[in-house]
Amino acid sequence: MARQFFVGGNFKMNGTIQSIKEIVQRLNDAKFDPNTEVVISPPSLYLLITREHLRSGIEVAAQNVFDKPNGAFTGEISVDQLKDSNITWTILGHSERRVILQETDQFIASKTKFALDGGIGVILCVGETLEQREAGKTNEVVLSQLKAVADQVKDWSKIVVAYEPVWAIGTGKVATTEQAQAVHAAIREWLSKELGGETAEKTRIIYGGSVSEKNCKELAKEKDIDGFLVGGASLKPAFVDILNAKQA
Ligand SMILES: O=C(CO)COP(=O)(O)O
Repeated sequence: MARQFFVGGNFKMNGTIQSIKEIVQRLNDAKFDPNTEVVISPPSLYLLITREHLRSGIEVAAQNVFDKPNGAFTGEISVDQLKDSNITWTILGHSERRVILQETDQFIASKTKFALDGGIGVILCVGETLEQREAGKTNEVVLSQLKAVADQVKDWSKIVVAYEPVWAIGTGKVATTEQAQAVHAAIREWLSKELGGETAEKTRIIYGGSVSEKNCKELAKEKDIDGFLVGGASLKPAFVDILNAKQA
């Protein structure tokens, strides 16, 4: 069974009301394969206007969500608040949060469980630093990040795994197709062992890290690359070309 191609746009802490409305308009007008699932993730302040202006069929993701139902958690957003605003996905475990905000594997796993239990899909980011890659620890790091989630979550039907090597994020240094495919294959093999063949077969594993309109088509040809999580290029007109990476 073919897995549906999935492209996420992670705006990170970028954009204004004006620029986000322009991006939304471009996506509303864009032609892309209706079988490609598209999800964009603006900063939390702009989730609502994005949802209001974006056409149906394109989903909106938060960049984070908290693992408590409500209460005295200044600065956090709850799963119920996302659902109340028709936000159906969240990114979790992004390396910028792991590294800069020191989020642990356990905290990310707890938030993943909380989001899924509440009915929100999770784009779960994993990836190694350059130092870890050079020490030959890529698979070990990535699989232990996933294991923390698998210890708490058995149903992965609403998880999309995003492999994002930290050294390739925002650096213009994209992983080679071979490097990306090798890690994606290792993730799929691990999913099969840990959670069974069906989960491994169905789970989308997408690549992130300096994806552009220039490199996306080659990457999309790889057997275990089921889409992309795009940072910088998701803010530009080139994002539409990336949505069409698979057909071309
Ligand atoms: O971190 C990323 C997406 O989550 C990738 O960012 P860039 O595409 O800007 O390298």
